[in-house]
Amino acid sequence: MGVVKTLPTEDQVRTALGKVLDPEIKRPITELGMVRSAEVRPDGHAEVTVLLTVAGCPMRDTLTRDVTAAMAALPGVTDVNVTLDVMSAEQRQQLQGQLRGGTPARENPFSRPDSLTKIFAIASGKGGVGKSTVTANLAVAMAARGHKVGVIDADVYGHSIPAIFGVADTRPTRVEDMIMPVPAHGVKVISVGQLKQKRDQVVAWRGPMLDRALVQMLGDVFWGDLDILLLDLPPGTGDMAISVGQHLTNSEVVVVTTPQEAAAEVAERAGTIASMLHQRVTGVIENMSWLPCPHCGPSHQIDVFGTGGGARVAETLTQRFGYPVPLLGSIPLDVTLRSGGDVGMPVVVSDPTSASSVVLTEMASALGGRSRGLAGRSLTLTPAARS
Ligand SMILES: Nc1ncnc2c1ncn2[C@@H]1O[C@H](COP(=O)(O)OP(=O)(O)OP(=O)(O)O)[C@@H](O)[C@H]1O
Repeated sequence: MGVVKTLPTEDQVRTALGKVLDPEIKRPITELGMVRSAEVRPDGHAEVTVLLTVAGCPMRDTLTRDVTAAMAALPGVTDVNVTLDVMSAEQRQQLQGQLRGGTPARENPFSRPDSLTKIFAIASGKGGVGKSTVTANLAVAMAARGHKVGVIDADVYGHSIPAIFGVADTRPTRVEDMIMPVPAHGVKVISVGQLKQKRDQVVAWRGPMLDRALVQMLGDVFWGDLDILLLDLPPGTGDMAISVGQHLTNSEVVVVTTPQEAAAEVAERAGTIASMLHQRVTGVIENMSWLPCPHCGPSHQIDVFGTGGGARVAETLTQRFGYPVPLLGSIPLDVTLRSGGDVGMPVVVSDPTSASSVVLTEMASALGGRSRGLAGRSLTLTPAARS
C-alpha cells in the first residue's frame, strides 16, 4: 500500500507566497495581484504562475528564486516550477491605483504637510570633491541602521550614483506612468540618468528641463514610506539646487568640501544659496582630509589637499546664518572608498572597519538619528484584493 502524502493546505500556500516580497515595491506578491495561480499536485509537484509588471522586469530571477524557495519549504512539496507571465494593461492600471493609495498622479509626496520624511540635499561648490561617494555611503549606512532610505541622483551632468551603487545597467521598471526606484544595498535609488531615453545620451538641459526631471523623480517614482531622502545635487549653485529648494522647502543641506582653500570658498557659496532658498544648512563634511602615511600608518597623516577647509566653511556659515553649522566629520583619502565606488560596492558594506567607513557610519548615525521617524504611522498603501 502506498504512503499517502501530506500536502499543504491552500492557506499554507497563500501564507508561504505572502512572505515573498516584490523586490522593487517591497510588498507581498499576493497583495499586488502578482500570483495568477498556485497549485500543488498529489505527487508533490508545485506549479506557480507569477505575473510580472513588465516583460523585461529586471527582478525576474529574484522572484523565481524566492517563490521557489517559499514553495519548496512547504510540507510534501517535492519540486517547484515557476512560470512567469506579464500583467495586462488593465492589471497594471489596477496595481498603479493601488500603489498610489488614492493619491493623484504627479503629486510630490514630500511636500505634503503630513510628510515625515527627512530630506538632505548633498551640495558642493565644485565637482570631484566626493559628493556622490559620500551621499551613497551615508545612504547605505543609514539603511543598515534600519531607516527606509531613498536616493535621488539629481546631478544631471555627473550622475555617478547608479555606478557607485552597482546598478548602472539597471533600467527602472515602469508600471504605467509610475517608475519603480531601483533597489540597491537596502536603498531605493533613482537617477536623472535613468530617465534618459538612452544611457549614453548627452543631455544639455537648462532650467525648465531640470525642474521637470526633478518633479518626475519626486512625483512619478513610487517611493513608498521613506524615513530619509538624500539628493545628490550637481556641483555649484545652478538651476537644480534652486529647483530642489523650491520643490522641497523642508529639505536641509549638507555641504561637502575638501580641505583646499579654493574648494572651501566655493562651498561657502553653495551653502549661502541654500540659505537664500530658506533651507537650513545642517553641517559640513570635509572629504579627502588626509592620507594615512603609507610607511608609518594612520598615526602620521599627510595633508595632501592642505588643512582646515571644512572647519573654515563651517565657521563662516555659522557666522553668516547666526545658527550653528557644525563640521560633521572629516573623511580621509582611502583607496577602498574609491575602489568600492568603482565596482558598485560602497565601502561601508565592503570594508566597514576602514578609516573612511568609520567616519561615514558615525555621520550617518548622527544625521539619521535626527530623522522624524514614522513609528506608529499608518501606511498610505491600500491592500489589494488577494489573488
Ligand atoms: N575619501 C576619498 N578617498 C579616495 N577617493 C575618493 C574619496 N572620495 C571620493 N573619492 C573618489 O574621487 C572621485 C570623485 O568622487 P565623486 O564622483 O563622489 O565626486 P563628486 O563630488 O560627486 O563629483 P561630481 O560632482 O563631479 O560628480 C571618485 O573616483 C571617487 O571614488
